[in-house]
Amino acid sequence: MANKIAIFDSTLRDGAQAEGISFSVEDKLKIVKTLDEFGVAYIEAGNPGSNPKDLEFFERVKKLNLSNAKIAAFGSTRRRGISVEEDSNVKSLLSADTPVVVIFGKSWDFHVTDIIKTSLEENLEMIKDTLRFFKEKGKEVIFDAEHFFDGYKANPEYAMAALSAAVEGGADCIVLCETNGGAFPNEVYEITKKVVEAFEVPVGIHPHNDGGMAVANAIMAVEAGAIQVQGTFIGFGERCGNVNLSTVIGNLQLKKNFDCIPKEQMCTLTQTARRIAEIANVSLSDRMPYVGKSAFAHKGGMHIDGVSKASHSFEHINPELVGNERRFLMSEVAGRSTILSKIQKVNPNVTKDSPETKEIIDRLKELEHLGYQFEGAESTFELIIRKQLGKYRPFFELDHFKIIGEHPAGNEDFSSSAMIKVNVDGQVEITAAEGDGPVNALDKALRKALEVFYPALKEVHLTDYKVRVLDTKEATAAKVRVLIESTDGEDIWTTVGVSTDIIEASWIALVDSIEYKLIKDIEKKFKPYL
Ligand SMILES: CC(=O)SCCNC(=O)CCNC(=O)[C@H](O)C(C)(C)COP(=O)(O)OP(=O)(O)OC[C@H]1O[C@@H](n2cnc3c(N)ncnc32)[C@H](O)[C@@H]1OP(=O)(O)O
Ligand SMILES: CC(=O)C(=O)O
Repeated sequence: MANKIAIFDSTLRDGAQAEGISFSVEDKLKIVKTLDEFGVAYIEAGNPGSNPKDLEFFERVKKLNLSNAKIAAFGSTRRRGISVEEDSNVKSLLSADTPVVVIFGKSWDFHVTDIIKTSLEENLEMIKDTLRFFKEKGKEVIFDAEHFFDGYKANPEYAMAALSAAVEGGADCIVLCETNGGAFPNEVYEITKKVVEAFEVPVGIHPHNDGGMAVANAIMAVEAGAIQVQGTFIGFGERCGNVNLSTVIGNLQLKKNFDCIPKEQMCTLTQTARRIAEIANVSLSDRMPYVGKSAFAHKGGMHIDGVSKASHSFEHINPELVGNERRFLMSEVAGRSTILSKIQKVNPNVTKDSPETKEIIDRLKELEHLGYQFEGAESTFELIIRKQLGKYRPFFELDHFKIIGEHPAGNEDFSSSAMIKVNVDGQVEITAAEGDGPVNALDKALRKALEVFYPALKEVHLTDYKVRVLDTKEATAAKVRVLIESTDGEDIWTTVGVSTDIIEASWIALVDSIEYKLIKDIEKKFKPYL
């Protein structure tokens, strides 16, 4: 069995057929560079016969100096009833001037007679002479046999005849497309094996995910002898998507010992997936195998205890192998092992059996019951630990604040204003600020007042503000949870507040954000704080 698998990425072609995806030429060029650096063998970059954007892209991509990937252009066999030379799609494909051309053609008899409406014989001629045309032009030619598995199940002789026509036309690789995405792994294995045994040219697989089987189908085709896997890096594509290559690469390279990409690139798998998601403007599912944010996030107390003792107790691989990271999540299902490292950051002498550890975990569970969630708000949790361990003193006292909202806004930029009075070590400061909402106004007024005493707060600004209604049955009397993300240009931290009043919940999270920043700065300079 071959040990080398050619990874063929179609994010820019089949991926662009996904609902909600549209790439600019610049996006496409960035994705090409990302995939090339990562080390895929082929990048199917578009349909030159489809739109002017793809034509412009193919002009510009020629100027990139790629190290690993070959660029492929994609298009169909010639249309029925005309010669290859007359076919406008063929002409566009040629003008794309790529080293590799992928021609898709029909291998299911029903599609030939009922969709492209031609004779079974003519379809074979269309395949053969389109491929021969591109071979004569010196191209590497890949034949994508559309609906191969459904076609084989309906009429195996005809499906095999379509492949034979491609081989006669000079195909360098015949790719079996699981176009409708409904086949099962055992079918894919058996049919692929028959093809591998019948032909000498290399065989590839192109699975879709309509039945949730795409990764399994790709792996089974490889087990049966396929040496090329076509998919999209993070799985998006027509309907439910194409096979997710980041999962396929993880499985084949780390579990089955196939060479898919250069070994040293494996630790950039996560970074590559996240970069592609960012360029495509989609959010990568947290639960995506290998590369998702939660792929190595442990929440159950017993799991965290197990992983702390031996990482493979609840991890299928070491996350570092794919550039991901292990995370322990704070929650009501945590145990003492979960929080110990956080506690020891504040006081290294506390152990798993210290009474303080139990007190802190009880407080955590009590607060989660009230609606707090610390998974995404570890800075507030650190402040709770400090309070429980007596390693905390307030940086200011609030006398009062007042917020005025205007509707309709008198001023185009600001719809609210806030006045605040605070006391720092007996010194009183009163300030006011305007904002484009009550929380924004309150945040500005608070920081303006405190900057007098703590100038480092000038560097801080909020980068995210999320509100979640916790008890929807209670309508406007429901509790809300506010999550605030802050940055000082160096670090990012998140804090949380819960109340039935959105201003109160925001205030709690704002105060935590400021106190966390001030403690962080003190610890950096004079370690430890208190
Ligand atoms: C499984 C896959 O993913 S295959 C790729 C699918 N991708 C796309 O369709 C995206 C790019 N497509 C496009 O931009 C357009 O469909 C174009 C420019 C290629 C063609 O547009 P149009 O000429 O307006 O045709 P339209 O899309 O309406 O219909 C498809 C035509 O292609 C023909 N066709 C479809 N597959 C094949 C094939 N393998 N070989 C030859 N002709 C084919 C159909 O018979 C139909 O022609 P007809 O109307 O004469 O019967
Ligand atoms: C060619 C292709 O994209 C498919 O058959 O799914």
